[in-house]
Amino acid sequence: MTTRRLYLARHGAADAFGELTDIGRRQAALLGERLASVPIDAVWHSPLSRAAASARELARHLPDAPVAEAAELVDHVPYVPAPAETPPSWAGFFDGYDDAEAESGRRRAEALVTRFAQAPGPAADGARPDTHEVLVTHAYQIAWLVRHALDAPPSRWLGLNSGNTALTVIEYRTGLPPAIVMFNDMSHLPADLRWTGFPAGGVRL
Ligand SMILES: O=C(O)[C@@H](CO)OP(=O)(O)O
Repeated sequence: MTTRRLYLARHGAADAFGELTDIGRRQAALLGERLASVPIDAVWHSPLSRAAASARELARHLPDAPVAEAAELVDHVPYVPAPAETPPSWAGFFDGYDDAEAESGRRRAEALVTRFAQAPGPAADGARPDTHEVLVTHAYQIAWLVRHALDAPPSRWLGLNSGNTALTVIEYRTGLPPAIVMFNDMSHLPADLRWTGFPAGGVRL
């Protein structure tokens, strides 16, 4: 059965202006080294510069993989929860989100799923090899794709965070639910480069 395998990574650590830092560059290079053993078909990245720069850095280790921007990977809030489904600690975050913004985020999230979170289709089974795509994107987009893979309620993207350049792998096969092979894996990073992108005071393992 042909598998479409997505390797999702949040961009490397960024500064207050959203630009990739030296730490972020090192993280991206280490992710590239890790992925060098995989026959990657393509590296897709968000249009935002921290993601584009991370993709270029990691792709130095994947010389055969084309690198291209995908608008669907841009950072956005994929779903604005109703007040009853909003955890109190998030309530302030959604203050001021109007209906138009919420609708625009919903449409972007749908486009993300339509483009990437799909099995190869029955015609591909046996006829085409497995595909391997790297998606360099943002925390909320990884959360949304994991939520989608689990068929969890839309509000459950909340609370799924990813470290910078941590790896999440999801497999898509025709006739099967998506399989989350790993989530937020940082084993390619030394201890001092892990957990960036998480709030201070949280888990550090
Ligand atoms: O701001 C954030 O927390 C996330 C949201 O997706 O963005 P980024 O991954 O670009 O840091």
